[in-house]
Amino acid sequence: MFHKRLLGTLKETRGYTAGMVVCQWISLLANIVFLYRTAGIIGSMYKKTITSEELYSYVLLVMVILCIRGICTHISGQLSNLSSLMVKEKIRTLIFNKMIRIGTRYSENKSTSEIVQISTEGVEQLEIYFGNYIPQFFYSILAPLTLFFVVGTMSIKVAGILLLCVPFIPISIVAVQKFAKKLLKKYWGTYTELGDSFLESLQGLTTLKIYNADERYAKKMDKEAERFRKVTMRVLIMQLNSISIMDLIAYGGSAIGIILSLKLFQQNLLSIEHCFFIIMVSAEFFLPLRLLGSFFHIAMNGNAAADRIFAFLDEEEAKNGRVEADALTGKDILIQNVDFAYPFSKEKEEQKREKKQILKKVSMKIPENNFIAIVGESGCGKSTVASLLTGEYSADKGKVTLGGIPITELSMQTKNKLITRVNHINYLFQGSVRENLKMGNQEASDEQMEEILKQVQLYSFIKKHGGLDMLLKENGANLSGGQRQRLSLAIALLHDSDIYIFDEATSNIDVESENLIMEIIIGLAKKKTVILITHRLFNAKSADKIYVMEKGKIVQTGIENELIKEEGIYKKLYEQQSELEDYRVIRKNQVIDQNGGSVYE
Ligand SMILES: Nc1ncnc2c1ncn2[C@@H]1O[C@H](COP(=O)(O)OP(=O)(O)OP(=O)(O)O)[C@@H](O)[C@H]1O
Repeated sequence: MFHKRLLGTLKETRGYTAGMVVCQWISLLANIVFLYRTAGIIGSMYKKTITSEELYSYVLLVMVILCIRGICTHISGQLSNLSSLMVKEKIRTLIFNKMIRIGTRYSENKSTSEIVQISTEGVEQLEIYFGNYIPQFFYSILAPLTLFFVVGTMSIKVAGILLLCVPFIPISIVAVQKFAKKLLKKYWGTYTELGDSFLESLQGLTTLKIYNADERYAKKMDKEAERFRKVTMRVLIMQLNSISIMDLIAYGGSAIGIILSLKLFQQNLLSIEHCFFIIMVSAEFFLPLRLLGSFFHIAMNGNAAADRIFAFLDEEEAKNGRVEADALTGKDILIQNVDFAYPFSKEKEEQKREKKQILKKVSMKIPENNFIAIVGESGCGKSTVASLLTGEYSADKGKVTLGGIPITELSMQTKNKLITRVNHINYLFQGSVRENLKMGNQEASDEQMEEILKQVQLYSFIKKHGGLDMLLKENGANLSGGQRQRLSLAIALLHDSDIYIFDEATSNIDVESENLIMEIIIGLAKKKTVILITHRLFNAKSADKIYVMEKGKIVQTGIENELIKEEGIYKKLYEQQSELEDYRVIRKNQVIDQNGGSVYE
């Protein structure tokens, strides 16, 4: 009935829960007094002994009770809000921090839409769990017991029978629990599947249109939506049936109580006041548990959501230590005999699939302020080396150290400060150019930002469109591919770290932007450690050392002049790419001639 781990994680809500239960209980006591007095008044009216003082004091009592109940409801509502707020804040913070720690690895086992769903609707489900279900659970134990003692003073027989009927409601709840759990797991699974398809189709709409595949995808989504509709209907039917059973027990039980008290009254074993009181109060025995039953279905949904949230929180993340930058002895990077395989997702592990070895006995020495290039054919493991250097993944065997300290022992802040990785897709945020540039350095002045924009030859374009206040659309959609990449480079340059990893940073952009970015990278390599990962050998030619990779191994090492002389993969790739390079040089010269000196401005 409870999600132990969830309750343990949110211990702080206990005070609020206790407060809500106390408020509900005071409210119940007030109600008992009210019903007791009402029964007294009815009794007096029946006996025709009622006086105006009795009536006045009754009216006064009703007003006081209404006030007490009003105050209790208000406080309980406030506590419920506070508890929900705390739950939402804590769980969303946990998810957010996990996202930060897990970094780009978040998509390994979870889709983007699933993470969005668990952190939005998933967390909303927990709001009801803590704000209503948990307090109601305790209240529904307390209320029948309280009523048992009160009614017991009038007729122990009626009180006992009413109390005996009460457990049938939780029994019916437990009976559906197993089935509900299974069904809700399926419900959430179908829901996230539908969310995934929707998000994917939305993101890939242009591609779907180009290949006329939109109709096929629409049909696929239709099928998924239908599956979701069916499972939702099953959930609703299950909830409705379970609520009907609880209603039957609740109203049947109170009917038994009423009939019994009427019989006792007939036999003169119960006074008229007590008989009326029991008639009015008998439903109260069951109503709290009946309400708990309704909350239970929401709580089961919360349980299923909590399972998903915790599964995400348990995902393996990059190892981060506590060592700070001042403990480093220099900034040399050493990769020694590293073996690495990507971890499989839990489901896949259950299928006992073998891990695929990606890096085999990889060793590199990257001295401080050197320009190193890693080249090789697609899929040979270049980016994987970059992921080990940033500490995103850790080696299965061997060592990766920076300044003598294993990368995994450095704190996340130190790694982020010392190493900047620029990929071919760096995200630009909706907002001004200034806000985006400030990601690189919060303290950067407008002059510094403009200077960097000049370096990446974006200044005149951005100036024409509002300067640093120019607004960017989501992921810089109002910039060209080359402009986006040059702006990403500007952000990276502002970060001013000691080590730069450019991972195919010039892929999929125009030749002119590529040449400019390469010029900047080569300039940067004079004062920083630069690791250039590229499939284009031309860009690596001025590197101090080139590592050539093939199928996860380093197969050649040296500078360009040495490598083109060796028989090997480098020479083969070099010959394949030379023809293309000649064409690029001609094209670049043509553009510069047209623009009178500059490629862009
Ligand atoms: N997150 C991941 N999970 C599982 N396998 C992965 C993951 N990332 C990459 N791989 C696999 O690891 C191998 C090496 O990938 P990697 O990205 O390091 O190659 P690369 O040399 O950088 O390729 P490219 O030049 O095309 O970017 C590939 O076979 C790829 O399928």
